Amino acid sequence: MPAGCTLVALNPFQPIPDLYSLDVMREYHSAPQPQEAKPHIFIVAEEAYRNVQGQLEPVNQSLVVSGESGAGKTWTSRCLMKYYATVAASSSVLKSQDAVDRIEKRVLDSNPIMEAFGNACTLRNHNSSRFGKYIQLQLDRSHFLVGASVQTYLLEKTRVACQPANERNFHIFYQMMKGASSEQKKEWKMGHGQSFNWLPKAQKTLEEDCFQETVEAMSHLGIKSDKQAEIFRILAGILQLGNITFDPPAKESEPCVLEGQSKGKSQGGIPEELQACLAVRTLVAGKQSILKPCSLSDCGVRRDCLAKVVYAHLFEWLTSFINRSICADNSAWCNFIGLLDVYGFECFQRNNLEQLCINYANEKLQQHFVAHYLRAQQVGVQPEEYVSEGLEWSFVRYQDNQSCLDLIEGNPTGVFPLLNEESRLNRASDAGKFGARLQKELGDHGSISWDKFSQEPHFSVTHYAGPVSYQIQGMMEKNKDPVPPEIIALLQASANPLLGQVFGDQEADSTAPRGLSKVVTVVAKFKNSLESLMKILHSTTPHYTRCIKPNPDCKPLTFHKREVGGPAPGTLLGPLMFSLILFV
Ligand SMILES: Nc1ncnc2c1ncn2[C@@H]1O[C@H](COP(=O)(O)OP(=O)(O)OP(=O)(O)O)[C@@H](O)[C@H]1O
Repeated sequence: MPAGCTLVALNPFQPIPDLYSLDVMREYHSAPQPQEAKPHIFIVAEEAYRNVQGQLEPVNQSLVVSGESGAGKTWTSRCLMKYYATVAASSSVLKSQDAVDRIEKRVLDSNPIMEAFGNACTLRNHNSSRFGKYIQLQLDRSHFLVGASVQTYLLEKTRVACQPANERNFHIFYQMMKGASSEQKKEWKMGHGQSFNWLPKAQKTLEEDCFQETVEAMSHLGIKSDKQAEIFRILAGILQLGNITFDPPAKESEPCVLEGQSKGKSQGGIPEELQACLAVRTLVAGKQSILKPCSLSDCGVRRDCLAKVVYAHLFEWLTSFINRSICADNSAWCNFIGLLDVYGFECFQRNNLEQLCINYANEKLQQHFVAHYLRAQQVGVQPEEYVSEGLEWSFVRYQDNQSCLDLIEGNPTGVFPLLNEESRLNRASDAGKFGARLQKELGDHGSISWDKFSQEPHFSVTHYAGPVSYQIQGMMEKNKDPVPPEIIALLQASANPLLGQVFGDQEADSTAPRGLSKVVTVVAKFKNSLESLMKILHSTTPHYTRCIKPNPDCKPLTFHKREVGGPAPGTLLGPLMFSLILFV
C-alpha cells in the first residue's frame, strides 16, 4: 500500500507463549511475502525494514504507535526494537564482541532506564509512560543496526511532587526503597522503614520495582558507579524534600539574611541553607536585593518547584547520556527507522495545559495520518482493488482538522500565541482576564466554545476526537514554569557534582533583570520539538499501528464490545478501521 501497512494490535493483557519468540521473528524475516503471513506486529517491522533495503524514496521509515493509556504502545515498541536488534544485528559483531558491548544490547538497555525514570503506576496502567518518545534506529549501508537516538517529549514532572489519588510516583523511587542495600540507604540518609509523603502506595509491589535491572542497564550503558551514586543521592534528596515542614514566616519587617540562615533545624538531610532558600524570596529592586519571607503555601510551591526542576533536569541528563552511549557516528549510518510512542488523546474531568499540549500533538498526528493514509488510499487505490479482495468500497468522508490546529497555533491570535503573550507579561496572571481575552479574539472561531453555566474561567475545544473543556486557572503559571534564580544558584553550588553539572549553564543571577519577554514557555518549547518531529515524519514512509485496550480494568483476555466492537469516536483509524486490517 502506498502509505504502508496499518495494523490494529489488540492487547491480550497476558503474555501469549511464543508470540514474539526468536523463531517467530525469523519466520517473518525470511517469509517471501510477509504481508500474506498471519497478522503480526512483525509484519510492520519487516515491511519497514524491506523498504529500507529496497531504497525506494522515502527510504527512511516511521512506525507510529498510537492508542489510549494501557493499550500496549510501550509493549509494542519494545517488540519492534527487539525485532530490529535481532534481525538487523551484524553477524560479524556477534562473533567478535562480548555481548555486553554489543550496540543492540545497549539500545535495548535504554528501555529499563527510561521506564524506571519516566513510567509510573496510574489508575489506567501499572506501567504508564509519563512522557512521549521518538526512537531513531540507525542502519548502516548493509542495513545493520549500528546505533540509535532517543528524543523525549513533555515529561509529566508534576508527578514528582504531587501524585494523583491512588496513583504512584515514578518507578525509580520505589525501586530504590525496595531494592537498595542498607548501606546504600544509610549513605542516602534514608532511615530504616522511613515513610515518605511523596511515595504513596509504597506497600504495593509491582514487577516494575526492579532496582537491580535498572542498575545493571545503567552500568551496561556506561554510567559508572560513582555517577549512579550521585543520581541516587539526588533522588533520595527529592524524597526528603517532600517530608520537610516549614515554620510560619517571620514578620515582613523582621530583617532577614539569606546566607546560612535557617528558621528551623536541618530536617532529614536537607541542608539548612536550602531550607532557608525555600522560605525566603530574593526580590531585585535596582541594584539592591531584598529578602522577603514566603508564606507557608509559597514555601510549599517553591519546594515542589525545586523537586520538579531537579527531576526534569536529571531525566534530560539521563536521556543525553543514553544518546551519547548508543548514538552512532554520523558517518557510520545512512538510513533510519523511527519509532514513535506518544500519549493518546486525553480528556479528564479537569484538563489544563498538559492535556492541551497532548491533544495538540494528537491533532498534528491525526492530520499526518489523514494526509498520508486516507488520501493515499482514496486517491491512489482503485475501487476495483477493494472489489477484487471482496471488500466493500465507498468513499470515506474524512474531516480536515486544520481549523482546530489554526485555533490552537494560529499566529498571532491562536490559543498558544495568546497564552505566551499573557505568560510573558510582568504581572500576576489573571485567569478571568485571559478567558475574556480569548472570547474577544477567538469568539467567532468555529472550534472553540464556552459553557455559559460554568463558574470557572475555561474554554472548550472541538477536537477531532471530541470536545474537551480546559480550565484556565493555573495555565499561565504552568506555561511560565518559573524557577526562582536563588534556587538555581544554590543548586549550582551543590556538593553533588551532577547537580552542579546539570544546572551549570542556567542563568541564576538574581540581580539580573528578569527579561520575561525572553522566557521560553512550555508551549513554545513543546511546539518547537513537535515541529521537528513532524518534519521527520513528513520525510519518511509512515506505518501506523493502532493499539486497542480491550477492557478498562486491564483484565487478561477480556474483550468488551464497547472497546473492541467498533471504532470509538476519534480513534486514529476512524471509520476505516475494520475494512482495513489485522489483529495481533
Ligand atoms: N502484546 C501484549 N501481550 C501481553 N501483554 C501486553 C501486550 N501489550 C500490552 N500488554 C500488557 O498491557 C500493559 C500496558 O501496556 P503498555 O504499557 O504498553 O501500554 P501503553 O499504551 O504504553 O500505555 P501508556 O500510554 O499508559 O504508557 C503492559 O504492561 C502489559 O502488561
